[in-house]
Amino acid sequence: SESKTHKFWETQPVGQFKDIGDTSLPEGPIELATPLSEVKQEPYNLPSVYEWTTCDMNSDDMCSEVYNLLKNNYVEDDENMFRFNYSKEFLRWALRPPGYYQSWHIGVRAKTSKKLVAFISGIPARIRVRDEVVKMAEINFLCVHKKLRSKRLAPVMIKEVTRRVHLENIWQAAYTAGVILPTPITTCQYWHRSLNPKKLIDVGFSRLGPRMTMSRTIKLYKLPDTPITPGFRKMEPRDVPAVTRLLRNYLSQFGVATDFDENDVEHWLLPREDVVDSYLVESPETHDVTDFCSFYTLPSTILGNPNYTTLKAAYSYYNVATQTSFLQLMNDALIVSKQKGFDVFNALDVMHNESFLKELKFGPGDGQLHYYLYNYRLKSALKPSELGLVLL
Ligand SMILES: CCCCCCCCCCCCCC(=O)CSCCNC(=O)CCNC(=O)[C@H](O)C(C)(C)COP(=O)(O)OP(=O)(O)OC[C@H]1O[C@@H](n2cnc3c(N)ncnc32)[C@H](O)[C@@H]1OP(=O)(O)O
Ligand SMILES: CN(C)Cc1n[nH]c2ccc(-c3ccc(F)cc3OCCn3ccnc3)cc12
Repeated sequence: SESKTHKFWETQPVGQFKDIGDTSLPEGPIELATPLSEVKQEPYNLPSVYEWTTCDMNSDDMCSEVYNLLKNNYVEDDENMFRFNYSKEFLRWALRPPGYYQSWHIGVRAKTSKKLVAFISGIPARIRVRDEVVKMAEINFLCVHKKLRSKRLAPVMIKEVTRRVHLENIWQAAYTAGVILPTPITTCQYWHRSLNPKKLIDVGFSRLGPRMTMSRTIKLYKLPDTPITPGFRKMEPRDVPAVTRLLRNYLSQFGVATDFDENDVEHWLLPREDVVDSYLVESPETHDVTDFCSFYTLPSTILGNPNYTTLKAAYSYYNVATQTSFLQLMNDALIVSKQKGFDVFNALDVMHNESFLKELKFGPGDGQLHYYLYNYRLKSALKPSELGLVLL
């Protein structure tokens, strides 16, 4: 895509492919903030048959509309075998963190049918880039109905969310995508650990290895019934201060990372059934919280399989090991996710994840996830192991 022209992205304050390697360009904001009076006050023009709508995710009907649009039109894997099926509860969690703006939950309706045909969202986040903590918008859930693709709707939606973020005096954003755009700050690989190998093979997610039988494969991925680390337990509200300390200390080593405070940890990391699970190790001797692991629930619809409809996937979120070996901590995460009925445990090679992937029998996925910053230049790209940011 470096050779591809990017008619929209070439107009945007993002790292351009032509600038890669130009170390004379300073690190930091690409465009200066403008006075709020100079931000476009009215929404961008849509084609005449469409209208903007703001999605109130507190409304069950509205949340259902967003859920169904994404369920039928959101991200598929490269072989179009699976499509993400974020649940309604997950979307409410993902879109309403502390300080969220409902105006950043942007839909597009067809004027006649009133059907929701597109969506894009932003949430506020404090992201540290090297030594600077920057107020940003995290942009996610960009989706245009399959029937309205390749009509240049996405650039209008991106400009509109940008305009609404500017109105709140925020000038940077972070986002990820499976596609290459100008210009990734890092490119991550994703890995999968089979928990229910028989189902994964039956649906075509995995293939039986060479010289492997099904029973040999099931045995290969077998896990104990219960976690093995003494003091391993679910996180509770009383743990928020200790987990915040543990997490802030761990994330301080990465070039780009979320700047979590206790309010953020309470929202993003306290367990929510079928949305996010988090566990910690409380030392039986000292009662200190020494380790932490978490994963979120993101099923995928299985497309075109007569026997199965849903792939139950857990995604590694934030994990910190200070006393327990990282391998043992993550193996306990696999054990509890298997016990909860997940078919597969997914992880990116970000932070220190690479150290457990091969050892814990993860296999490489068939695609990549690219990370981007909007209106913020990095002098040089990061390695995935220098990234402390997981977007949902
Ligand atoms: C200061 C605040 C700033 C806030 C804003 C920050 C920026 C936020 C940016 C958004 C971050 C979202 C993050 C996120 O949600 C996580 S990535 C998941 C995105 N969603 C999906 O993949 C769902 C299925 N696909 C679709 O719904 C459509 O294909 C979409 C809507 C993706 C594109 O609709 P379409 O009908 O297929 O295409 P046109 O309308 O004709 O438009 C073509 C133009 O769109 C560019 N494009 C394609 N995919 C993109 C993607 N994933 N990000 C950014 N740009 C993307 C493409 O390069 C081309 O531009 P170019 O000609 O320059 O190359
Ligand atoms: C991050 N967030 C923005 C959603 C998102 N958008 N685009 C993506 C491309 C890959 C991954 C991803 C991230 C981690 C992972 F372990 C597996 C993944 O995709 C597997 C392929 N797949 C796609 C749909 N169903 C299965 C997420 C995303």
